[in-house]
Amino acid sequence: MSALRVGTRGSALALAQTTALAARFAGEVEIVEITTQGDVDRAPLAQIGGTGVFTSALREALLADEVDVIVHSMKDLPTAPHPGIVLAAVAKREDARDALCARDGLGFDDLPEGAKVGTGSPRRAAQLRRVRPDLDVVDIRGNVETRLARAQGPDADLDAVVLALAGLTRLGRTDAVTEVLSLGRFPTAPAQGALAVETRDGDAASIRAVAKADHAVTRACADAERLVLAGLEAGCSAPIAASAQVDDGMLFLTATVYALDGSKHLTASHAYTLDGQSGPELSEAAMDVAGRAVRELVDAGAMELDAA
Ligand SMILES: NCc1[nH]cc(CCC(=O)O)c1CC(=O)O
Repeated sequence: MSALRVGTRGSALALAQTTALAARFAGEVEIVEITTQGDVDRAPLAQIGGTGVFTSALREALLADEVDVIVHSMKDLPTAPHPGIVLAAVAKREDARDALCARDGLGFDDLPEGAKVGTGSPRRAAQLRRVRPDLDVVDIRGNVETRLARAQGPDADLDAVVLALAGLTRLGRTDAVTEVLSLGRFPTAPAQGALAVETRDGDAASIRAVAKADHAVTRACADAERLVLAGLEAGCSAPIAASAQVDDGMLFLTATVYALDGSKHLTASHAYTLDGQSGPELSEAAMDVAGRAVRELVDAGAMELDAA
């Protein structure tokens, strides 16, 4: 049988995580790099049009039969299902938290008044402003090394940057982390830290080849988090955090919506008691907690949070 063609973005992070994950697929694999608009265009993400900038080119290559499987950071995956494509596996998530990478070993509370902190994420910007209105939040783009260099090294022009710990771990760059940020103050983006594997619908051989990499609990947690995003997306451009865990026989979900300037936020937390950990029950639990969280947030005015 010929090798399974695994499509990935060409960034150092994408290559590192795809190569590590593909080692767990059955049989021989061949890594195929695909350039996406998100990699080429340096404009702010909000301007290029957010959803899909990192994923569309991969999906096109998959549907054109140039590759058999594509691997994404699940955080970058649009919530709407794509015709002809199935989510064949969600790999086990390690630590989903954000990490502060500051100059001179500084922790978050050590940052001086007015410190410049870089992030490209509206959620992280709102969280930073909420906790420390004095900070100067700077919009940054670029790959992980480019962003780290803004805060550390000879050309640094910022005091700190915030990045996903998962990405730094996969690149072997946890040495740059000066504080792992708590989920309490800095809840993470839906599906942060999870990797998604997509195949063509009906391509049984490829679906089978990647099945071993699937982790049912991670899939359910990431699904619950993404259902919050999908449920609030209509008419709501506010930054959203959603973080789910399975612990002690329960699936817990906490979701927070922020005003962009961090001046206001709404939080909903819900839990579902599991009998076991079967796929269908986990999936039911994910839909249940997400549905309740979305209803609570909408009732509390999440859709109007940005207007004032
Ligand atoms: N939007 C970029 C992106 N997509 C996924 C990750 C990190 C790795 C992950 O969450 O799996 C990052 C970089 C970052 O947020 O620091």
